[in-house]
Amino acid sequence: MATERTLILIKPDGVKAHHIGQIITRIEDKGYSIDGLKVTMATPELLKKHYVEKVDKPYFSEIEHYMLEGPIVAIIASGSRVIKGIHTLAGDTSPNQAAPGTIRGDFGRMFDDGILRNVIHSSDNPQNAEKEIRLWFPELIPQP
Ligand SMILES: Nc1ncnc2c1ncn2[C@@H]1O[C@@H]2COP(=O)(O)O[C@H]2[C@H]1O
Repeated sequence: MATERTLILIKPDGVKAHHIGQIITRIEDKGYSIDGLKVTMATPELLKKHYVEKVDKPYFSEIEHYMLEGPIVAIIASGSRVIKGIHTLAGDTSPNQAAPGTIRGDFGRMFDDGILRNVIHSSDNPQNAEKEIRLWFPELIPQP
């Protein structure tokens, strides 16, 4: 199996709760390499491209509100089967369904405002991984 890359975002709730170090440790402990890492802020334009399959969902405005709440840590990780591997480490989408031992199960919290905050994003297939890496790390694209 060839080495894959994936895009991981530690979302504003994960950054605010000081889980950056523990999440990176879990990624590295699993044997994946960190090939890119930065603290950044989303923009509405970037989110519309990143969540292009979600822009028509009724909850898209909640995603936008959430993802603009504060800094995000963007990570490129690589390794054998890293896309599936990070999904497994992340756990189920909702923090109250994610299993203990997963990032969302351990660090995810339910919030009184009803917005689904789930600590981390990771790409779901190789095509989206490359698209998302280009969106969050445009400086890595070779200039003509
Ligand atoms: N029912 C939902 N309500 C609100 N947000 C959702 C719902 N389902 C999925 N999402 C969000 O959509 C996102 C899709 O990719 P993420 O892994 O970043 O995390 C997901 C959640 O943040």
